[in-house]
Amino acid sequence: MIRVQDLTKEFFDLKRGPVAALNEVSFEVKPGEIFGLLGPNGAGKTTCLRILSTVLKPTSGLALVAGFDVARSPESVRANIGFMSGNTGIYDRMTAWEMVEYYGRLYGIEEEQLQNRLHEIFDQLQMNEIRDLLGSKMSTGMKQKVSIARTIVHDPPVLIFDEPTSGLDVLVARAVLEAVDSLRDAGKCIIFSTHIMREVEKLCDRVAIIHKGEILDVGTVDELIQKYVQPDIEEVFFHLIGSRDPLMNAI
Ligand SMILES: Nc1ncnc2c1ncn2[C@@H]1O[C@H](COP(=O)(O)OP(=O)(O)OP(=O)(O)O)[C@@H](O)[C@H]1O
Repeated sequence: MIRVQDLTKEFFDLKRGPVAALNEVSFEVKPGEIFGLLGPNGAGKTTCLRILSTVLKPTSGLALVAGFDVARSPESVRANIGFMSGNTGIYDRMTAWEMVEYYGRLYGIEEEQLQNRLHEIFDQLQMNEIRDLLGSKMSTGMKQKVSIARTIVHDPPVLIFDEPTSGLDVLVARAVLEAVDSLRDAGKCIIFSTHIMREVEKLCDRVAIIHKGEILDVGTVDELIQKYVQPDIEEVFFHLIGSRDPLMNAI
């Protein structure tokens, strides 16, 4: 459902010169799978997800989403994905229902079908209590639910979550993770970036550890723990990154 092959992205930074944000990255994600991208700040996670969501063009390499090439068929890719980050904005003067409805209309969903879909989503995400609440009156948790709802309103097969729990308290973060988990159970192909180890352990079927634009290894949490003989994914992470970056060992 997602296939990334030798994906490379170079930026030109005035201070640093050419920066390889992604360097020949390859992985695949299947339907019904949550694939984690685990890496520190600046690892290249957001760059990778921006390419998959067609916001950025790759310098070289291939990225296919639902069978469509991100560089050649960006519109078809956009029709097949939902993208959510931790800081998606919510309109103060629209209710939860109006906001999700508005996004549904932007996607061109036919009216009767849209109303049915809205009922389905509000039930699924247990949002009926906040249906008529204005954005300005919502708690952070409510806003995150609305963000998820609008991400999935067009029922895309592929979902991209870029650090969706950043800045959230544990209760809200938990609700977001539960929603992502239920979307996996519904057969969605999910890519989930984070730097929070616990989220990877709880949620991801497989994880790629990414550092300085390169994937250091990919596998299930258990596979990686066994392969590197470490007690948990956090230690695997430091082991892999420390072996590439001697400064990490000095911290
Ligand atoms: N538009 C840009 N111009 C120049 N450099 C950029 C640009 N966007 C990203 N970079 C650089 O590319 C590298 C990867 O950044 P990216 O934002 O993808 O990392 P990340 O893993 O998402 O980190 P974070 O968790 O901080 O968001 C960093 O060195 C970053 O400074």
